[in-house]
Order: sequence, then C-alpha cells, then structure tokens
Amino acid sequence: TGKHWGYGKDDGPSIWHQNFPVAEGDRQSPIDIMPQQASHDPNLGPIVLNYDHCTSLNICNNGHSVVVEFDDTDDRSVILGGPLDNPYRLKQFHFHWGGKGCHGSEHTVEGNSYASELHLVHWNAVKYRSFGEAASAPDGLAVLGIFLETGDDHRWLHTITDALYMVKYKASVTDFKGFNPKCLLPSSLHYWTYLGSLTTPPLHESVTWIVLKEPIAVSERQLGKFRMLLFTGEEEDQRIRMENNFRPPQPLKGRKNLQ
Ligand SMILES: NS(=O)(=O)c1c2ccccc2cc2ccccc12
Ligand SMILES: [Zn+2]
Repeated sequence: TGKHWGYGKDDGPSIWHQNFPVAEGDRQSPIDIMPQQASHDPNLGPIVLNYDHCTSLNICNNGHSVVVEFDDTDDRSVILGGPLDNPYRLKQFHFHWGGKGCHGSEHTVEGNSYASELHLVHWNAVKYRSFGEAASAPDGLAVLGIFLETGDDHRWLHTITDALYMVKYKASVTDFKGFNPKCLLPSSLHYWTYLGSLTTPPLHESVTWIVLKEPIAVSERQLGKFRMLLFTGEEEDQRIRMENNFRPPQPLKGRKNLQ
C-alpha cells in the first residue's frame, strides 16, 4: 500500500511533504551546488569504480523513471574511496529528464540545470544486510550523479534508448544483460559530495551524494527517446508522457558541499 506520488500538479514535489514529512528535513536532495562555497577537504581521495564484473539484469519502467537493475548478491560492482568508508554495491541506475528543449537535471550548479541527470545507486553491504535496510540508514546509500548535456550522439547510450520501446508502460520490464555503465562515465571523476536523501518518496535521508563535475554529451534525438516512455500503465485510459521527472533543489540548511 505504497502511497501514490508523481510529478504532476496534484501529486508532485510540492505536496510530497503531506505523505512524506521528511520532505522538509535537514538533509534533503537535490541541492543547488555552489562551487565557490564548496569547502575543499584535502582528506577526500578520488572515487574508484570497480565495475569490471558488473552484471546488469533487466530494464524496467517503475512509473517514475527507467531503471536498469544489477545483480547485487556480491561485491562484483562497487564504488569506493572519496567520502566513503566502505565499498558500496551497485544496485541500479536510472535517469531524470525534462520536456522538449527544457531542462531536467535534479542538481543544479550555480542555478544552472542540465538536460538530464543519471543516478547510479549503491548500498553499504558491509554494514547492512539488505538494500531495504540500508535505504533507511544515514550511511546506507551512495548515489553517483552524472549530468547529461545535449550535444553529439553518445556512442553507447543507444544500447539503452534502443530498449526503451520495450518498457513504454509503467510496470513493464525486460531482460537487459551485459550492460556496463562504465561506458556512461565522463573522462574526469572530479566530484562534489554532500550528505542528502533520495530525491523521490520515501525521501529517506540515507544518501551520500557524489556528483561528477564533468557532464557527458547526449543528442537531443537520444533524449527524445526517453520522452516516449509513459508514467501510465498499459491498462490505463490516460496516456501521460514521462518527462520532467525531477525534484527541484532543496534548502541547504547549513550543509556544506565538499569537493
Ligand atoms: N533519485 S534517487 O537516486 O534518489 C532514487 C533512489 C535513490 C536511492 C535508492 C533508491 C532509489 C530509487 C529511485 C527510483 C526512481 C527514481 C529515483 C530513485
Ligand atoms: Zn534519481
């Protein structure tokens, strides 16, 4: 009996606090990143992505985004280093995007948003026995955020966009094996990091955010394919295009983002 929520006028981010009061908490995400205000922490090392043996399983439309899920039964694909005290296992990645020509990223940089944002979701399997348990612990999750800007075609994104027609409707899922998200990384792993939350209900304040400074380029044509997805299920009369599935930046409430 999960409470209904969405990105529309009547069920969108401005009313989430009614069913999820933590929406007005002290470490909510996303935020507007101000690089000048970010304090440099010399103890912060580079992040390391050990994705070489990662195993993608399927791609699904969960009614809020398109999600690629991974086998997280062992430490075959982990993120470590940077602000993290343990390796965190890759569980899934998904995207947020806008409408035609307008912006769709969740984090912004000095008030500027990007066309889209990719989130790679990881959980702390050293301290917690399941993803669900980690998802509500303050150091349970680590999400790597990558900005997408419009430019040339992305050489490898077609592997994902070619599969989107198979998951057009909410709750549709299809096999999606052999995809390694390393091909979606920019050339630099320089990052900002801060303590935040899920950007979707239940908005648990359990995420260490690691946002890469360098965006990747994707074409308007490739982004357009995400907009053929629907928020609605095959059996519903209404067909609502999946777009603008992003939460706007939330108050910093005294947080410093580090770099
Ligand atoms: N935008 S998000 O990364 O906060 C997010 C999750 C974050 C942590 C754990 C699970 C999450 C599941 C999501 C599902 C759809 C969209 C964002 C999601
Ligand atoms: Zn996300």
